[in-house]
Amino acid sequence: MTERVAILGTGNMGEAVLAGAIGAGWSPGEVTATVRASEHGAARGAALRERHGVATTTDNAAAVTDAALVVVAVKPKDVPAVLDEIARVLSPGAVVVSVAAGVTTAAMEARLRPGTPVVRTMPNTPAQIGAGITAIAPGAAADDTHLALVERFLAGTGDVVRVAEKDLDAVTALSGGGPAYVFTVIDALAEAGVHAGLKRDVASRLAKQTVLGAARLAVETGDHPAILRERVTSPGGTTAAGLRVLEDRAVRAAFLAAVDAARDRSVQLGG
Ligand SMILES: NC(=O)C1=CN([C@@H]2O[C@H](COP(=O)(O)OP(=O)(O)OC[C@H]3O[C@@H](n4cnc5c(N)ncnc54)[C@H](OP(=O)(O)O)[C@@H]3O)[C@@H](O)[C@H]2O)C=CC1
Ligand SMILES: O=C(O)[C@@H]1CCC=N1
Repeated sequence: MTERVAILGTGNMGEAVLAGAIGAGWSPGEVTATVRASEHGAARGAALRERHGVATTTDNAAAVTDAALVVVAVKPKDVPAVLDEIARVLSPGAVVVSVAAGVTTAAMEARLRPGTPVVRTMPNTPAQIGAGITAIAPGAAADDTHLALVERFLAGTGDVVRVAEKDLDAVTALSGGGPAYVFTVIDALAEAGVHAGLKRDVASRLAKQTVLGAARLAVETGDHPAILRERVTSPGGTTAAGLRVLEDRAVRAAFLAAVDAARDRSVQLGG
């Protein structure tokens, strides 16, 4: 049994969450996805109907009237306007879930009827294949039942972890945007392989499977990454020579600075 869900602003992240939920069995007939009233929005709506079998509309207020779960997936700057459209027509008890970077539950609650349960989340795009991780934090009126409903909806998108809201900017910087860092690593490794003389398709396959295999090994063994790295690094060998270059170029410090910058930007987006 799946409750009615409205996804408001079904772009990259909205569609990733939608795909994960439907891929895991959430009924497409229970989901309405909204798009912008524009030529681009019309094309997107057609694509969403074709790919996922959901209903689409440009009318956010109509989409939420009978929804138990309302996922706000527009850009942070568009969240206030969308909440203003739906505030008065939400079903009593409907849970409002935001995926927007930086926007606090307090800011959302201020635009909704008093007592509306709000859950702030930070998913990532691997949600679309059920391999994501989403952190969720409750607003003032959200209780365990509301969090459990959100967890049930997100279950098909991958892992879900409860955190305190104060941690969500750091989560945004690490796992929200993290796939982009990893795609940069995959791309750079593949290009490096081409530079070292490999055919492009072979280099690409090697790079992707190496990242996937290393991540799975870390998850499935539970061993610390430093231990796993030691097992690859033969004394005086090839990997030690490569790691030396990464340390010389301060790759770790670069990741630290990148996550710090992304966290600061998340705080800034929340205004
Ligand atoms: N992309 C990611 O990896 C992640 C994104 N997020 C968060 O997800 C949210 C969306 O990001 P993302 O999916 O990347 O952005 P997108 O621009 O791809 O998606 C937002 C969508 O909302 C549409 N939209 C805007 N206003 C309205 C409206 N009033 N009614 C209906 N639709 C509307 C936009 O249409 P149009 O383009 O025509 O304006 C667009 O299709 C952001 O708040 C972001 O912080 C969170 C985690 C990861
Ligand atoms: O780049 C962004 O702002 C969004 C939030 C996390 C990932 N994408």
